[in-house]
Amino acid sequence: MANEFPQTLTIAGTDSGGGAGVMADLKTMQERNVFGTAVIVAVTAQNTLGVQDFMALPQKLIDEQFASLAADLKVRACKTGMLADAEHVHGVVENLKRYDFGPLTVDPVMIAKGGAALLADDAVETVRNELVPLADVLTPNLPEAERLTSQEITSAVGMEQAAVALQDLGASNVVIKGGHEATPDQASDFVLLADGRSFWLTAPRVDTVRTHGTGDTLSSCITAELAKGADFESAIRVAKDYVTAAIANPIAVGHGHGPLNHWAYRQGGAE
Ligand SMILES: Nc1ncnc2c1ncn2[C@@H]1O[C@H](COP(=O)(O)OP(=O)(O)O)[C@@H](O)[C@H]1O
Ligand SMILES: Cc1ncc(COP(=O)(O)O)c(N)n1
Repeated sequence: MANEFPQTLTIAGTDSGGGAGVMADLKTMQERNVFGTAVIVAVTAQNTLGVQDFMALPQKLIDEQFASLAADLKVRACKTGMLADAEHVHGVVENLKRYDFGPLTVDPVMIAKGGAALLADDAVETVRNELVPLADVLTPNLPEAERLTSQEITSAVGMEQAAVALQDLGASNVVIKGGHEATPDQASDFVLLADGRSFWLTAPRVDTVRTHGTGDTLSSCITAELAKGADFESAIRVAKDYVTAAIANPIAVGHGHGPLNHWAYRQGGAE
């Protein structure tokens, strides 16, 4: 049906603290006026201080969530986040090949801000070989780009080279996020589009520890925009503006790496 409301899907882990993972994704999707659905791959016991525990769900239950969605909804764009281990990465890939959920944004989540591993070490190869080639948009942060390319990134040129290497692995559009970069005044991300065009997206770096879920927020906003029919460049540009506003207008929640203000963009940025 042509006039179905835009529906999106996040395939990821939960965050009991509400700031990252599926929770950040659904809040972002809601704010961007699309209908959000979720396939839960793992459940974390988590707050702004860290990840206390997590468990991945049985693959059969994950397969059933995909089947439930495919049987009823019309998902126009989807994303992946925390996938836990190689077996689950592979299981998700199988489902992504089985069903058409529109353009896929892959956020190759590996380590949480607090330092906890959300992806088993030996799963990086499965992400590289099986998931990255399916990505219409790939959004690694710097440590993730380093792991996927097996190259150290120490400069802007290094980020540009990593984006090319990731396209060579099969990702169509690549966004290398510079949130972890040591630059004091700018948060700069490098974008390499499928057609070879490239550009930098730069925003003032906010001096804050409230950056829990920044990557999830960026990738789910890209997904929301794609579901509404945006082209890749516009979707990525809107997402950068959205996450910048969400970081720049903090809310006080928790005692550690606090969550973002997902309302900020709607409110024009300012409180
Ligand atoms: N302190 C900050 N100020 C402004 N933008 C930031 C800050 N930290 C991260 N960002 C931006 O948030 C987005 C997510 O980046 P990053 O934090 O690297 O992702 P991840 O959560 O996957 O580690 C990027 O657009 C990045 O530039
Ligand atoms: C379930 C889940 N998914 C993703 C992240 C990464 O978010 P961040 O890097 O901001 O901690 C997280 N902490 N928890």
